[in-house]
Amino acid sequence: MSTLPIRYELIKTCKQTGARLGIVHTPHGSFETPVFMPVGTLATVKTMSPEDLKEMGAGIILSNTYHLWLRPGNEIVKEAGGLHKFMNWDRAILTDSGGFQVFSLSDMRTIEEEGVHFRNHLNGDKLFLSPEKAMQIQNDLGSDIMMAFDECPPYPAEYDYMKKSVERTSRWAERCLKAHKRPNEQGLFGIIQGGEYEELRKQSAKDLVSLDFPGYAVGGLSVGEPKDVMNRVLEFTTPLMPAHKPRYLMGVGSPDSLIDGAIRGIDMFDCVLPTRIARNGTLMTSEGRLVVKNAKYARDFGPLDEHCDCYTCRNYSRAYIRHLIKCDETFGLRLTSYHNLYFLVNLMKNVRQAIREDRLGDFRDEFFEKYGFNKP
Ligand SMILES: CNc1nc2c(CC[C@H]3O[C@@H](OC)[C@H](OC)[C@@H]3O)c3nc(N)[nH]c(=O)c3cc2[nH]1
Ligand SMILES: [Zn+2]
Repeated sequence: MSTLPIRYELIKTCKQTGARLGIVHTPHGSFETPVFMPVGTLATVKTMSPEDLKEMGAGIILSNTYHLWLRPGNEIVKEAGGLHKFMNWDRAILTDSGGFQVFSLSDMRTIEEEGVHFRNHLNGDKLFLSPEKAMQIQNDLGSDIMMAFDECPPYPAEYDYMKKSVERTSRWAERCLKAHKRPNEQGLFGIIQGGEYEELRKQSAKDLVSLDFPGYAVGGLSVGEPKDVMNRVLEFTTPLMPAHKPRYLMGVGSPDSLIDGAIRGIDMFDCVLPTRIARNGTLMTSEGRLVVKNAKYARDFGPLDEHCDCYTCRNYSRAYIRHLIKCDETFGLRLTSYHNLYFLVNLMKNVRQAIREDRLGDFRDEFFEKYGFNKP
């Protein structure tokens, strides 16, 4: 059952790499792909206002079912008129289903066919999350793109465990579709699992594609596996995903992974990395990572990155930002978060331009060389 609200439009394919330039249309506007989606787990992209996010060109942000279920509670967000109203964001929102948090946040959990029993990571209360519950919460949040409730298995995982997990995640996906209350207003993406096992990725993709979701995600990656494992899994998984629907790689990531993921056919990416490292003063720049607290920047009155035209780089110096971060000044967090988010949003703008010019492979080599990924 394919739902109306999400439509993928393929604009062109890069002749040099096979990467694709597209547009995803949602009830809250459209955005070009490949795209980096800022993560706003608790209904805010930390220290950023909606105006900041629009100014940097973000067309879609993420929020999270598990976190918002616990605080402030999906009922309160529903009473506010949904997440868009609650956080004053009128562009697209994607909510993750909570599956990942259950495995990453709580060590006390049991997975059953019905769902997952675990403890609230804030107060230890017993909780239960199921496909139906995850769909109810996302329905209350009113996100444009919902994610099916899945198990994101640890890396590495035994083949037999992974096979059972994939089969249960497929049964959960079917239950999500059945529990989908407003398929004409909210899209629902299926999440392909299977770890590093090609046979299991094929089985997961076959199960989910037969359910005709409006979009698909590659789950179970960016969980500690080496980069070459991620790239190998993408090489045999993305071709299994329908070419006329969006492809979302969950939890990724670093600049090199975004470029390598786009080359392997991924359209959408999300990661907490840029805002998380910004808060301790680690910046992504065109010459690689920069740790602004380093003493050598105490009298450096130039911008974080002279090739960056973001608000932070146009108005403030490394010395000033170093001072703010060392003094734990909140304004310092805003300046570093803004720059890191802008860096990735802008990187994907350059990736889309390279696809238009059929030169994403050349772009990758130039970027890797400057950023220092090729260096030993
Ligand atoms: C980082 N690596 C990684 N993230 C992942 C996430 C999102 C984490 C979600 O949690 C919040 O970030 C902490 C974000 O929520 C807004 C994100 O979407 C995943 N979500 C699901 N449902 N299934 C997966 O297989 C999965 C794999 C991941 N690998
Ligand atoms: Zn900047």
